[in-house]
Amino acid sequence: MNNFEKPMIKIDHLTKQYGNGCEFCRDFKNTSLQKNYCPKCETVYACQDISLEVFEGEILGVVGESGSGKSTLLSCLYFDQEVSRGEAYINHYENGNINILALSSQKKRFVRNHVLGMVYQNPTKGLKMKVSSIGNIAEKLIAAGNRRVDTMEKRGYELLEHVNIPLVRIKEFPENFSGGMQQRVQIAKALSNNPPILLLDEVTTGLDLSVQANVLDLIKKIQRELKITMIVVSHDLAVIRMLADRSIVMLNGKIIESGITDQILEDPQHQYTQELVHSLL
Ligand SMILES: Nc1ncnc2c1ncn2[C@@H]1O[C@H](COP(=O)(O)OP(=O)(O)OP(=O)(O)O)[C@@H](O)[C@H]1O
Repeated sequence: MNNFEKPMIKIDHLTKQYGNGCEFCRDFKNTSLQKNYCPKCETVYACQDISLEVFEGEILGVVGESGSGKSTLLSCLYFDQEVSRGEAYINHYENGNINILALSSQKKRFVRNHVLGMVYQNPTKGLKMKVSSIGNIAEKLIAAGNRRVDTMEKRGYELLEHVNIPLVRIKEFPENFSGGMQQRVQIAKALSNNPPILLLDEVTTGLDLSVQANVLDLIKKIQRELKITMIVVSHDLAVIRMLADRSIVMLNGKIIESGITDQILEDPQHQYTQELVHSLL
């Protein structure tokens, strides 16, 4: 990476709050909220003033305890939720000159269908459980404007083979699959329209260790072969260590530490990060 490279994703001051805020908490920079909520009006600041950059082909890890705002960050970027404030730019959309968070619904749909892929912790959010695996992929391809059945079928076969779903089972409903297989189908679906950016939210949480390793290997293989830019969210530092080049650590909706993952692991600066790293040893 050279210093003059334009980031693939640039997020500026992203804030997501639940509640209107009050005089006490409205400018949270000038107050000292201990947690992510205001004790006076109970507004929750799920993400507070998040700014970050991700470069092409890089995997950025987002780590932090439950409730620190990791999923909210991804869901705002994928338009599952509206932000309260802040901007995001993606190099593959209008050369990174337009704030995607302020687009019309139609343009947001375009970005979702052509630029972003999302893999959720819960496969029921990313997959239709009563539609075959190949049907799930076709659905995403149709949303992206594909109409040719033979091309979609070929792409579906390719992708499901790539994520190691036995071809004899691709017409089965994902509800019949194990958790690991469901995650692999979800990954195939997210990749179906060749998105340059993949967002992964706790994709190995709840899986057995050996299945987790399998899914993590798959993500690494995809990154190596397809050079997709990724943001990987996990509460598990071991997952982040395995996948991410650079990482941010979140606590109470804020970024408290960021840098090269190995450096964070070797020399954590914030007390919370030190505790997190210590728990890995
Ligand atoms: N609809 C909502 N209304 C109020 N607060 C919410 C809502 N959704 C999320 N929150 C709060 O926002 C904060 C951030 O939640 P988020 O799910 O992003 O955290 P997380 O780090 O992803 O944790 P987890 O891994 O447990 O999902 C939490 O305090 C959560 O309780």
